[in-house]
Amino acid sequence: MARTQALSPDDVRRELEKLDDWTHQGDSITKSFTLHDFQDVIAFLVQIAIAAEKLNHHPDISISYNKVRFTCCTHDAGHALTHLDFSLASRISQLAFRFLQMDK
Ligand SMILES: C[C@H](O)[C@H](O)[C@H]1CNC2=NC(N)=NC(=O)C2=N1
Repeated sequence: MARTQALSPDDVRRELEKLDDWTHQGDSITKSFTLHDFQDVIAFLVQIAIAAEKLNHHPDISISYNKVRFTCCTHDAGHALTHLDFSLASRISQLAFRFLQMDK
């Protein structure tokens, strides 16, 4: 299956089960993280930006001081969920885990 092909509801459910605490909301998946402060959010986002460029797939991001929310969907698929969104979400979770470990 092409990585930019919209996933079926069953595929979405299966992919979601592999992720840690991401929520399916409309045509996207979303998760927020709480970091120490705004500066840490920005440092974390630099890593996310590098990963997103490598994947050539980019999350929507909203920030409120020490909280950052990522929303992933594939614009090129008409705002649907594709394998690319789940790869990106998995990478974001991995980087967040590392970043939060470093912060301890
Ligand atoms: C031209 C470029 O490859 C595309 O526009 C990529 C870039 N990043 C993207 N990110 C997301 N989230 N959805 C896309 O459809 C998308 N398309």
